[in-house]
Amino acid sequence: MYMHSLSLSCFIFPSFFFVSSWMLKDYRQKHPEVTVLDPPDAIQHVHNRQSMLQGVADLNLSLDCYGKVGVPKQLVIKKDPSSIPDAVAKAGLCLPLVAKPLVVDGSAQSHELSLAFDKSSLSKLEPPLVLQEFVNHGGVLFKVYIVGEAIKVVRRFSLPDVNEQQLLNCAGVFRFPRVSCAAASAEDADLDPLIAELPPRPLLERLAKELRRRLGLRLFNIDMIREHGTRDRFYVIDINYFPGYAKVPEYEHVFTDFLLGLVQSKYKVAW
Ligand SMILES: Nc1ncnc2c1ncn2[C@@H]1O[C@H](COP(=O)(O)OP(=O)(O)OP(=O)(O)O)[C@@H](O)[C@H]1O
Ligand SMILES: [Mg+2]
Repeated sequence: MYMHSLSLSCFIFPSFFFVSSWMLKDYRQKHPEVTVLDPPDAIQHVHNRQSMLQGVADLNLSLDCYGKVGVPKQLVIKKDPSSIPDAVAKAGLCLPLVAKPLVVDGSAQSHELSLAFDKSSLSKLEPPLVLQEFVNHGGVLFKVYIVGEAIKVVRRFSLPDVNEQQLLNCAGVFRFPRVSCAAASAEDADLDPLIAELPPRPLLERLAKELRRRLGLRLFNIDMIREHGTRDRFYVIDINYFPGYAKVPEYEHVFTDFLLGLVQSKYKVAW
């Protein structure tokens, strides 16, 4: 995303529009008045499900009284589906596993996920993919939207928990469509307070601050879940660049404040 600082006109390129670092450098030399909000290389980093969560894993965030944030145990499979059952056993991953296409390229297929319940069916999956342990989280997900220094959180319904009985009785691979498109807002739902309680603000502020720095991005969102039965064990399962902010309450104000702050050179980057 690029911003012209004098007229406050914004050019928003779709995140999959190809802009190389070289093209951007050239453009910036010709138009020094333009501010680059987020560089393409950094955006590219979150299009790969392995590298997108690396910053969270490295951070290993733990704040006394507020909780811990990690990523579910995961494994990358580049090719050869027949090797998956052994690779999973070797890595010590527990079933059920969520299988996600390795690269998020904007296509519907890159958001087609599967839930694998038994070891033998793992070889039916199609690499390249990331296999992630499914973490029970009470069917509620927190979408944490970051716009510069502002943070907004909304609750959404998510996949339901998988219990021991289901795990014993289910076999095979279940494909599920793009959950975020189908998931309803859980803001007004009558939920168990332990499930509904938002992640503590200080934890989110620290996480957002670190990820802004580590990812080198200012406009992104984090999908976060709380392990069911715990109060303070959180997992980041997904990071999206320039998500649909229209679902964020008062996003118009958040965005205008962010852009105005940029115009006042508060956030101007020398790139
Ligand atoms: N490790 C996990 N444990 C539990 N549930 C998970 C896990 N990973 C994904 N899910 C569920 O699957 C949904 C989609 O996962 P994810 O966000 O990683 O995929 P996506 O293709 O980027 O989808 P979207 O665009 O819908 O966010 C999540 O909202 C959540 O309900
Ligand atoms: Mg997601």
